[in-house]
Amino acid sequence: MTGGGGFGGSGRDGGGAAARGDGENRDRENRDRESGSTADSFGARGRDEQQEQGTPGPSDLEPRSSGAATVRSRDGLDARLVVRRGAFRLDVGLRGVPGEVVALLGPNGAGKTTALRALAGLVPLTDGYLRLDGAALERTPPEARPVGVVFQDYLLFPHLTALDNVAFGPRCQGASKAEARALAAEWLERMGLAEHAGAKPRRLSGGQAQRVALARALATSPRLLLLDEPLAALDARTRLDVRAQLRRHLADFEAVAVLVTHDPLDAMVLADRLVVIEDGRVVQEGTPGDIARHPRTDYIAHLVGLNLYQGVADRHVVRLDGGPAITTTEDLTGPVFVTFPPSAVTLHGERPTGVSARNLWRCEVAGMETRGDQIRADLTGELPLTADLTTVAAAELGLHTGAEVWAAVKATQTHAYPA
Ligand SMILES: Nc1ncnc2c1ncn2[C@@H]1O[C@H](COP(=O)(O)OP(=O)(O)OP(=O)(O)O)[C@@H](O)[C@H]1O
Repeated sequence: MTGGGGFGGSGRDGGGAAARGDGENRDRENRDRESGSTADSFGARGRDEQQEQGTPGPSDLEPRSSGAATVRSRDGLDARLVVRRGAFRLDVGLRGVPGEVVALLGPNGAGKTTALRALAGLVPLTDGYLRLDGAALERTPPEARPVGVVFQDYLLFPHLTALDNVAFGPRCQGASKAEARALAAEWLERMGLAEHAGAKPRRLSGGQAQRVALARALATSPRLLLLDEPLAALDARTRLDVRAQLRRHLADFEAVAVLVTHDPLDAMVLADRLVVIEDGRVVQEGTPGDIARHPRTDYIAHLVGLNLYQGVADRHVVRLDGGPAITTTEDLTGPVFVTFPPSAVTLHGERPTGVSARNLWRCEVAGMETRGDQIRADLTGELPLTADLTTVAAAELGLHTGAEVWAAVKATQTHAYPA
């Protein structure tokens, strides 16, 4: 099981399901309707109706409607970022159309920040290319790129007022002092910060400073907005407010935004499309809803709270790589993934008789934790899995670490899809 970022789930890989897959085309809306609760909440943000799914091919970049504007084929971001940093090698393809918010999600050290820094021009490309609205930017110095950056720790100029921090970019772009200040005042007003215009950064709260940083980035009318963990430095309450505000501002933003985050909640609330990076490579991309329903790596399964296995299907039976079989309702052949949520697992002290579950495995409790009124149990044995049960059920079973149990899952609660 790989580490994850607090979405509250735990995925399992009974069969070494560390496959690498690209995005696939998806009939997302239908699946949104049929999805389970975890997937539902992962996909439940208003913006995702806006975008089609999967890795955009050339046809996705043909004229399309994005708000009022018609998007030309050369508009937006088109990049392949190859960066070598010591032993680490990043090699990711990234595309975004104007109005789209793309979140780069991945575990520590995956290369998200390196990708963002490469887009900003702060680290050079070892190979690949970077085009923005059709213009090649690989050799353009950072200050000359039409790119706005918001870092997690704001990086406001401490000696300048909020107004002058925001006016700085337009000034650098050639606006007169009066013009730049007027524009900055407009942005601060839009961010609800008009009364803090004269404040130096040290007088601002974390949430206010972050909004000034966003105003500063947007005041230059960037064609690419980069947000590096923009909410990470905020406390939980402020984070909630700033996330909601950021979502509104991103919805109004007409160019491409790329957001780096560890936090799947930020990603799903703010982004139209997720690009999941592991070990310098894109392992999956798609809308939050798609990714939640069809995780293809342990890391993603963990984020979205599903048990994930890989095996070979022969009609309704999936034989796991090096493990037992799982009966599913889907009729498939060949390599597949199988998922089921922890809530689909029922635990029994004795081998159950007369239950309709065809998936029954002998397991041992490896660990337990309380989650609200539920107990989450990590099980090892025939099939490693995570199960949720009520505190009452756990007490009745006398569940404890080391206890031997039978775990059952109905075929109808599983979901198989091609690997
Ligand atoms: N200046 C550097 N020199 C050499 N290697 C570096 C440098 N900066 C980062 N790396 C390595 O590059 C890899 C990717 O780091 P990066 O910061 O891009 O990952 P990340 O996904 O943003 O991680 P995190 O979420 O922890 O910030 C890591 O293995 C890191 O050790």
